[in-house]
Amino acid sequence: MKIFTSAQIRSIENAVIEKEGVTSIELVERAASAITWEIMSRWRPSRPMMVFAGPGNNGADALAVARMLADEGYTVTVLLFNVTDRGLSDACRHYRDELTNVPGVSFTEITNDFNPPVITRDAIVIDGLFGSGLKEPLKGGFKSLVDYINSSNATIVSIDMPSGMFGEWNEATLSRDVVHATLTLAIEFPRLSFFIQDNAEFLGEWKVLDIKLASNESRGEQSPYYLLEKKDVKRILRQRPEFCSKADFGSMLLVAGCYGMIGASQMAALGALRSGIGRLTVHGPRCGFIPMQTSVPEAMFHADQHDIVITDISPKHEYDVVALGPGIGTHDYTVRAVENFINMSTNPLVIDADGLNCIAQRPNLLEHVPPMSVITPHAGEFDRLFGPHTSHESRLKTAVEKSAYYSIIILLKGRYTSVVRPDGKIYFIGSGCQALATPGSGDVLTGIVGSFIAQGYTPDLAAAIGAYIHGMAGTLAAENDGTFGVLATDVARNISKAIRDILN
Ligand SMILES: NC(=O)C1=CN([C@@H]2O[C@H](COP(=O)(O)OP(=O)(O)OC[C@H]3O[C@@H](n4cnc5c(N)ncnc54)[C@H](O)[C@@H]3O)[C@@H](O)[C@H]2O)[C@@H](O)CC1
Ligand SMILES: Nc1ncnc2c1ncn2[C@@H]1O[C@H](COP(=O)(O)OP(=O)(O)O)[C@@H](O)[C@H]1O
Ligand SMILES: [K+]
Repeated sequence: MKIFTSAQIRSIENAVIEKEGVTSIELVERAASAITWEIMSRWRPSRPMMVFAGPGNNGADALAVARMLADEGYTVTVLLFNVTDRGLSDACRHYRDELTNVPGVSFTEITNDFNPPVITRDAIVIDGLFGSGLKEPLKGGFKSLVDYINSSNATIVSIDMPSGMFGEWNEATLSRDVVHATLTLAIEFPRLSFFIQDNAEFLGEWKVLDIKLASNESRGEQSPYYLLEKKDVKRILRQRPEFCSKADFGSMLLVAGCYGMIGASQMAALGALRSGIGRLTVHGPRCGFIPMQTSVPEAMFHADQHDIVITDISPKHEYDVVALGPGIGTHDYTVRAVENFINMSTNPLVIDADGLNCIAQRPNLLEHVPPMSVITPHAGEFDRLFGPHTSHESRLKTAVEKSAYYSIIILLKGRYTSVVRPDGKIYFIGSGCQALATPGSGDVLTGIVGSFIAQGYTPDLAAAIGAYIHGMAGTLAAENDGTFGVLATDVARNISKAIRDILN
């Protein structure tokens, strides 16, 4: 699913109005019925509804919802804030006029000062102050109003977006100047900001409501941001032909492990094998020989000359891909081995974990990472490589810049993993869940991404579908074991099931 900017959404909306002859009132009506339906499915008419409406079409949505809820027997208190110089939008004025005499609605239009009403604990606050038309961070009276709403203990439902939040970048916004919603009901499209972890506290749970606005208009519109869904992965994944052999599914060298972290080699090896690699060789220190050969007998093991750390990475054969980093530590010998190896590499690599920490000790080394390599940092590894960041948003912006500069793919891990390409395209992946916050789950991902590159997928798609399948495997594992007890090996065990589910 493409993720559009607020400006693009506005132009899609205008195109629908012009080309299809749909009026803006009709659009508000559609949005409001979807929102009302969602509210009614969650809360009974005994819950008092308190509607805060702004001067634009977000306010119009809120006023229309107020009328619909009153029609369904809810008790509704409405406050319309008509305090800006520009007055009300046409749709907002239309719904205001319609609301003034509806039974069950207590309506107040505020044009000047007002005394804030008591918001009881059992109230459902409907936040229709501002949506995608917000021009600058809230200040003055609106800022105080938002603070007041946030300080209530009520349930807050934000229409389209929490008021005060922007659809894209929010670094300038202080969290206290944004409504902290319990539930955000986005109209037709999710926004870029929904996938950035800093905004999770504003959004609460979020859901996109389909109002059949845009299928034709949005199809041709380009966007650099994309939410990867199951149907996309299904389209990208190739079925295995009946007449096939392991030679058709590529070979991978996994450089992983050191004394005390051989588990990382195991997790990454399982990730590669469970996602269909044809041949897997693991290079690690000699101490890894027995554990790897007994716990992952499907993988070959190539021993370094050193007992406990990797000192030399000189592949003896041609491999379709080399994945480097899980559990290798940052011993001087290993840093040097990584440096020598990267300097002589020409094909795309997958670099994770300590592989990245070794590079962080030789920052110039990034210049020599082969183009279209995939690096897979979590936030800590990212900051070690590219300097400290104070927000996820700034990390994402740096990822876009560095991906272009070094011509590499940056897979930045998190609740929503983002796969950033050098041309600025970002795939967001949200298939995972909190069960994945467990040691070794990142190593499993390294194995998966390497395996898909070896199988012939381009590195950007290998990273994107790899992250999707990894997340889904974690979610499937959580269906059995809950979110606390999933092990990285459970994630690996569910990879094949995830792939089967996607293909069926
Ligand atoms: N996207 C769509 O296709 C649809 C959108 N609809 C709704 O329309 C909304 C967008 O409507 P609008 O474009 O009218 O925008 P908004 O309702 O978000 O706000 C616009 C108004 O707020 C004022 N304003 C902006 N920033 C301000 C600030 N910092 N302080 C004080 N006032 C400020 C503007 O001058 C304008 O009067 C969406 O969020 C959604 O709720 C729906 O009604 C129907 C379909
Ligand atoms: N709350 C969460 N929701 C979804 N995915 C998560 C969550 N926490 C972690 N993950 C995923 O789990 C993996 C953890 O990787 P990483 O931090 O490298 O772990 P490790 O170093 O232990 O292997 C990443 O793919 C990340 O996206
Ligand atoms: K809102």
